[in-house]
Amino acid sequence: MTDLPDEPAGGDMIAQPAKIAVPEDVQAAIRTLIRWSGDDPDREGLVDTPARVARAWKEYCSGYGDDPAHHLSRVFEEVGGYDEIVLLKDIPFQSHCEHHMAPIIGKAHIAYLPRNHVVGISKLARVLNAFARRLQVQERLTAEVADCIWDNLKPHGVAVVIEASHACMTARGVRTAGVGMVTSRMMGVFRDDERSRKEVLALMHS
Ligand SMILES: Nc1nc2c(ncn2[C@@H]2O[C@H](COP(=O)(O)OP(=O)(O)OP(=O)(O)O)[C@@H](O)[C@H]2O)c(=O)[nH]1
Ligand SMILES: [Zn+2]
Repeated sequence: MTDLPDEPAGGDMIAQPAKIAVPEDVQAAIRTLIRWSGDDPDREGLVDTPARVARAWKEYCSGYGDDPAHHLSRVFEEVGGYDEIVLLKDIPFQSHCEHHMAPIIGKAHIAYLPRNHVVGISKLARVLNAFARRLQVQERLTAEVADCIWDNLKPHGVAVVIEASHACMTARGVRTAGVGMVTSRMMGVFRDDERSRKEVLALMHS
């Protein structure tokens, strides 16, 4: 098979990043898994697979090299006196469960009530990705995102709701297709004040 070119051939094609080298022992581990699954790692179609799988896992787990707090280090003080809820909703994400290393696919709603300053809105999605692109359980992912915003922005409140489907439940094991898991973490006013909690939940599901 011919590898795709690293550089765009022209037009608006997106350049492929340079491929990282994959250590021999990592490739050997994936060859063992292929053999154990019942296939022959030396057959033509599988020869390059161990290196591809390893690179794919580096990408799925790129959050280990991404400091979530760093994304919240730049704040904007002047926002015209805005002191209401800021919500980023329906943020798609992909993660992998730490029990089966199977995909967790879902969306997150992240809200906070600012105290004096706000953060660039894309940064909430970056914080989510930094935690999601690791081996996770959904409860910890939810708590880590909320705690990171709470600790770094020191807002009046944080609300994180995550809805996801777990391939370890749909593609294997109990095989219940269509089942979704919902987790939430409410902090500050969203935990202590019922009206604020209702308001943020209504916005998330509007
Ligand atoms: N609470 C929680 N459980 C998860 C998450 N992802 C996967 N799991 C569960 O982790 C559990 C692991 O249970 P085990 O009994 O050790 O593993 P298993 O024999 O493969 O279990 P089954 O999936 O029931 O076949 C399973 O019930 C999974 O559904 C998650 O994000 N949060
Ligand atoms: Zn799992």
